[in-house]
Amino acid sequence: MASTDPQEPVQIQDSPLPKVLLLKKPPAFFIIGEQPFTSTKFHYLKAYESPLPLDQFLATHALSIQAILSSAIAPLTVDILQLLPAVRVVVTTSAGLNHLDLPECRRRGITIANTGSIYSADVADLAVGLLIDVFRKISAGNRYVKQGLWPIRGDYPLGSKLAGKRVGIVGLGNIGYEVAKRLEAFACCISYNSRKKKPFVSYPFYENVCELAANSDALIICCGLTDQTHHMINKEVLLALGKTGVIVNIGRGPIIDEKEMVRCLVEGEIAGAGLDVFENEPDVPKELFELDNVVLSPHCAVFTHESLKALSELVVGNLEAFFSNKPLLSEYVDE
Ligand SMILES: O=CC(=O)O
Repeated sequence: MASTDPQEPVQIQDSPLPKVLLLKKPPAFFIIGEQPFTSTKFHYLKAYESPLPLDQFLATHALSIQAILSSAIAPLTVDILQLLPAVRVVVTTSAGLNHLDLPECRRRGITIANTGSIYSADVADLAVGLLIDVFRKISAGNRYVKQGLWPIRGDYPLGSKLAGKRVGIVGLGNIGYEVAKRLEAFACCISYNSRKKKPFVSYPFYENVCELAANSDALIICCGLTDQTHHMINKEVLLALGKTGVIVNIGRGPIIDEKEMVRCLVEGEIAGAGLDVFENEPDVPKELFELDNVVLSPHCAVFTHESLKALSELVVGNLEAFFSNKPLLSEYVDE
């Protein structure tokens, strides 16, 4: 009997249930509750447990794989998709879709189910947390106290007030909007840059990200990674943000030209950064470790106990809907 649990070993013999391909082993923390991600309506086919090379494994099962459970750690490339002509749906566990070849999926008529808004509140909380941490030096102060420096060096340097700050949000989708709502409650002045002006908000819109930076005390990167947004935050944007400006990134590392950002931080061209994502994860530029005005977290903005429970329900709901010929719960629609 093949496994219906994404962490349990799979047996290669056939099951009467439809197959959902898993290319890479999910992180252990995906195991929450009793039987997360499981269903009696389909079973998981775990490519990573097969002794066969991936292309042979996929060729063996090619005609029976109609669905893929995909994640940011397992890019779904043209090379893989062309080995799987029967695939009709890709359900992804990530908010970002940059690991999927979207044009190729579109060309093949593959429908994508994303994570909808299940992560938005958690990611927004972390973005605001990073911003407050940088302005008010929470992590740096924590180190100061724990290292016993307070009695020796005395009072800690002043931080900056959050209220009244001009915050520029890059990408006003679900997550960006949640960030904006939170920061409005902190009396910040919100403006934004997006592919298109959003009719449902009255925040000032900047078509040009450099102009947004020049008119902001902090930039929060909330957009997805695409060919258009790769290194969108470059030297020009960072210099426009300026010596008192702070950058927060909870989108994807490569949206910022990381080398330039590190240089700007080291040379004091910008005031600080709160970063959950990096260009070459899990490698983080060592220069950042030395800087008290930089707060780092290990790409964990989406993950809470609650968001993973919601993810498990959504993933199973989408896959069951697909195999029952019902509408997906969270179909991705490119705007
Ligand atoms: O970064 C995490 C995600 O895109 O879900």
